[in-house]
Amino acid sequence: MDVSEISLKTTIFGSIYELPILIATSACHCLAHVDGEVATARAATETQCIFTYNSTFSNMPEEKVLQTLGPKFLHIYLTKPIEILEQIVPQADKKGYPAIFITCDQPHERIRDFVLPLFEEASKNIDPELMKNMSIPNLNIPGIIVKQHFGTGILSPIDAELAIKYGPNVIIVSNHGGRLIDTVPPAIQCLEDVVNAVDGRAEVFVDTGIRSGTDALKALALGARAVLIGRSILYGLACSGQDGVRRVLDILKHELVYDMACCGLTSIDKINKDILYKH
Ligand SMILES: Cc1cc2nc3c(=O)[nH]c(=O)nc-3n(C[C@H](O)[C@H](O)[C@H](O)COP(=O)(O)O)c2cc1C
Repeated sequence: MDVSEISLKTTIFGSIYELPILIATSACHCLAHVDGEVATARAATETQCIFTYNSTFSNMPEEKVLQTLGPKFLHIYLTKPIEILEQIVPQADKKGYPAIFITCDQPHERIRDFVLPLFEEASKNIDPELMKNMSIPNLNIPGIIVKQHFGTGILSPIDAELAIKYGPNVIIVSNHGGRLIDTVPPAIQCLEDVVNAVDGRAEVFVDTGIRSGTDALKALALGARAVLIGRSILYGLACSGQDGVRRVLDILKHELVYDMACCGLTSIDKINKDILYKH
């Protein structure tokens, strides 16, 4: 098998992207680095990775982030009042976001043992109206990606079935980085059941615990269309800003290419369950 040329190109709801790795939404990148979301978005551009802009919890003006090149998705919460969403959602397309991620697993303000003073400081710049989330007023907005997390039990096939009724293009199997409820199962363990339940009616992505190209390959083999990376991006950002994020993404890409070569796979669409060891 000639594996000298390996392509990471993939199709996500009909559009071709350079790789099946996205940057997961996360709050306040300025806590990791002074250049915040702009640094992350620039690194995404350099590595041809999709950046997800967190419209609720970002201190970086959106205009600055949008000045960076490269594909971007918009992340929203189902914030109250609904008027806020009615402003944000129709604008998304005009601003060049081909898709919107909706977090559905946080229907209540989080219980935190403590809030770091730094986070409290950063939160001061965030619109309090936006922070008054999060009931679920209306999921039935066409062309929307519904981000599914485990907090509401969404990792189960039953909830995947329920989510499908709202017509999402993509369901994201995720336990929100384990940040909402303790003792939730790893997303990767829930992935296959959700993929089977969805049965091609939406694309399925996965996040939480994807730390290497090998993790990404296993997720793709289990039926995920793409993977999202949360904390590793923030660690790279904290270490050395844009360069750090680019390094993280480069490592993930190299590992994925290497592993695909070892498995005799030259393109993403050739990845399948046969490469996995069966117990
Ligand atoms: C510091 C931090 C902030 C986050 N903020 C959000 C958020 O505002 N909305 C959301 O839907 N998910 C948020 N997430 C969850 C990520 O989108 C993602 O599900 C998770 O980080 C993926 O797991 P990983 O960190 O193991 O890669 C956050 C995660 C982290 C680590």
